[in-house]
Amino acid sequence: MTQSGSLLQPKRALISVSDKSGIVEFAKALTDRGIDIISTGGTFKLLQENAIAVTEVSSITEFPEMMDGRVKTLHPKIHGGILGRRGIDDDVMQQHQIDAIDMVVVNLYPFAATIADENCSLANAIENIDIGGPTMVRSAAKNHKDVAIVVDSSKYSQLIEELDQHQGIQASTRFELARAAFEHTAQYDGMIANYLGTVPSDTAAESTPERTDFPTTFNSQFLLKDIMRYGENPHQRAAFYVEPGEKEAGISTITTLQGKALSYNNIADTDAALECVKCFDEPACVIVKHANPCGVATAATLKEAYQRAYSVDTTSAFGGIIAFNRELDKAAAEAIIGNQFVEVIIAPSVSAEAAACVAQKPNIRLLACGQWQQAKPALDFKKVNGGLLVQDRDLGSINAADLKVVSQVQPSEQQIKDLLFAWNVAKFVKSNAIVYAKDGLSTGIGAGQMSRVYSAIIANIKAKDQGIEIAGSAMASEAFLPFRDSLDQAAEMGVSAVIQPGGSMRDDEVIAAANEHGIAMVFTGMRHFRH
Ligand SMILES: NC(=O)c1ncn([C@@H]2O[C@H](COP(=O)(O)O)[C@@H](O)[C@H]2O)c1NC=O
Repeated sequence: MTQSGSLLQPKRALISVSDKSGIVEFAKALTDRGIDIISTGGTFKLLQENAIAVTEVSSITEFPEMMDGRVKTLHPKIHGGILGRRGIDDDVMQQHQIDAIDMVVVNLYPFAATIADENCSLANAIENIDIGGPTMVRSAAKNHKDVAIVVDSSKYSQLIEELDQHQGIQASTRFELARAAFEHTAQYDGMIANYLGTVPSDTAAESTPERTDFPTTFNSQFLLKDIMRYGENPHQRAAFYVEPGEKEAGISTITTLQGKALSYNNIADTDAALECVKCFDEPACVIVKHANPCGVATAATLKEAYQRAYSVDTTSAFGGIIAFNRELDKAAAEAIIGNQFVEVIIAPSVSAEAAACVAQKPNIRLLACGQWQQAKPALDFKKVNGGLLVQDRDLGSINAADLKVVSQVQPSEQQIKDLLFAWNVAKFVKSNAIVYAKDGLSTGIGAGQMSRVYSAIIANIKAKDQGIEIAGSAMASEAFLPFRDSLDQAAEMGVSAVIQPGGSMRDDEVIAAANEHGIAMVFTGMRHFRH
């Protein structure tokens, strides 16, 4: 495809749409500008009912639409009219009495909506695979030098404006429309392949398939949101793509209110901070460095939550990412700005006063992502060399009722709160994760060690270095304690309660150690490895 070519002054448009919203107004606007319209059955009928001059496709092909709509536009008079190269194929078009079609307006059978019905039979799904539509879309997109292809009703008004402003459709617009058209058919075919890839081969046409979880090929489309200066390291190129459609408020929905462009690492770290802070109901602050929380706190106000989160690891917080779960207010913004170097601040929204305060440091990236609702099930991906690992997003969560007390000592109400707080933090710490917490504050975090006991040792060292009293804290381990060593470490630090999944071969040994130390221990029955 090239962008060369002149202004297109369309004389004839073919309109064939399943979703007919806005089509009457658009068709009328086209006829008002002297453009003839041809249409398929249902679209023809609607336009005619609305007193729009329109010719039925079947009167051009001289074939009726047949086979329940399977064949309507699949005819040389249509595809020749779209694909014929003006200036090259004129003679052959004339010889076969093929009139040029300069604009194609198509949207496709609603395959996504059809298969969203869990009772949809295989036959019904197959019948909702559009064939003639994508064929016209591809023909018109290929011949965008001479044809404008419209697959998105949100473009209708823009095209009318362009026709009025330029007395035609510019080559660059036709190129953009063609690109969008191929992206659209790629997404449509990907969706069909994903569906069929989950249907067992022996499914009877009239039955509802027992679909498998994962298709035989994995077809997905992401939209380019940003190109970064570099990737994880300066010698790596990088870009940020987001899922199409309605998205849960998060890193993909951010509005940048101020600051330098986000880097690859900023995006990854901000995602980690935001997803962690979403776990808390009370006003909360999470400070992240290198994808791990280094300070997490809840409090009555965001300012206090920030100050508490900062206090537990002032060294790591330098140049960190700070996330909040409430609108960023002036007091919290002031507390940060006067206190530390920060790369990114993110919150669901930002008050005008807070924005004015952060504006004193124009390099800080200030982001608003919108208010989130309940997290939706989705898939997570991880690229490995030559492959892609796909799994359910980790939406596992527990509450007090899910906890199984396995020690002789019963945890107090306050200890249960501390345990759940520590557990919520541990879920977002790279494995092996050990988190100490007390009164809505992470008092020590040990992350990413190859043996669990070293994560515990690191959490202890960091707490000591910050002068934080661990005694009386709860401890969370995101996966089971394989040996009693981490528990012995915790006991030495004065930890009074432990939360862990349980399920080790040596659970009895670990429970015995808890009882020996007088520690209350609960099992979650759920693990949160994070690599
Ligand atoms: N079979 C064909 O030749 C054909 N040509 C166009 N269509 C589709 O028919 C629909 C419009 O039909 P109608 O105008 O009859 O409501 C559009 O979604 C269009 O993509 C076709 N249908 C399916 O393949």
